[in-house]
Amino acid sequence: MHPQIPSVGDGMHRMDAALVRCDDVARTYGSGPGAVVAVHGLDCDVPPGARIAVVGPSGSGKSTLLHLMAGLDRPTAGTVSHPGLDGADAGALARHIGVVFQGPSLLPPLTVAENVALPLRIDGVPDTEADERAQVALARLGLADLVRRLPDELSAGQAQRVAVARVLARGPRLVLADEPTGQLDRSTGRQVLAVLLGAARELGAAVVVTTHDPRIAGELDVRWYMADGRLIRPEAGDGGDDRTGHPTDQRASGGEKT
Ligand SMILES: Nc1ncnc2c1ncn2[C@@H]1O[C@H](COP(=O)(O)OP(=O)(O)OP(=O)(O)O)[C@@H](O)[C@H]1O
Repeated sequence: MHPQIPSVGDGMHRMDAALVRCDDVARTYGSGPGAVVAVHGLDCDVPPGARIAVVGPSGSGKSTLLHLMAGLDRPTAGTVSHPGLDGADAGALARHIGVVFQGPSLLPPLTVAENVALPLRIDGVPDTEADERAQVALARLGLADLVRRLPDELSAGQAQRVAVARVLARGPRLVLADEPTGQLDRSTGRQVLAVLLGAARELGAAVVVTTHDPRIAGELDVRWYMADGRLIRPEAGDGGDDRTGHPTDQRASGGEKT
């Protein structure tokens, strides 16, 4: 563990409390006859260190759930809380929760190193420390040789690894990744996921990944299935395979392996 990247154990949070807790959460887009209920009746916990895949067909509500967990969106009913993180304000959530999107969204005029250091500088980290932390994160993702490249000079897989490094450099306790391999071929996608999971483990960060791909889901410890905006928890003994499981009224917890 590099001393310059904050790790689990920093701060005053309760070490065993859920990083995210959803209680009877719903999110409806719009109103009236055209309203879309994207998620509903959703109860779940993400404990520290959990590695969870959220699997489901297109439109089942995976991204909506992830955005709600990240605090990027608010539920229209129910509560999303972060009992295991310091404070509940937007600044605390941004510090502790890193979000990886499907596309890397790197800033074209900045080098790889500058892209990774930028959020740290915005956080108020002194320039030298921000640069060092960026270098460490990039090395952890196997990108040490590419630090001076511009985003246009990277392959899709390399660019997505830079996006992962940018998130991990801030030392999040929870990484929420929304189809992080969705724009990559299968082999590159698996490589990106492997480095993401390895680096998150080194940091002690929990990971939640949405995916359509059962093979990607198979790389995580726990699988949650979504259908029509509902979270479906496989029954105990499902063995963590790729079946869709059966609805139950139990709270989904990333602490229980499926
Ligand atoms: N901003 C929005 N306005 C209206 N409806 C929306 C909005 N965002 C999502 N939806 C709808 O909410 C439902 C859930 O969408 P969501 O993006 O969460 O699903 P998803 O499982 O992540 O899908 P995909 O795998 O295709 O990304 C879908 O019916 C979608 O059309």
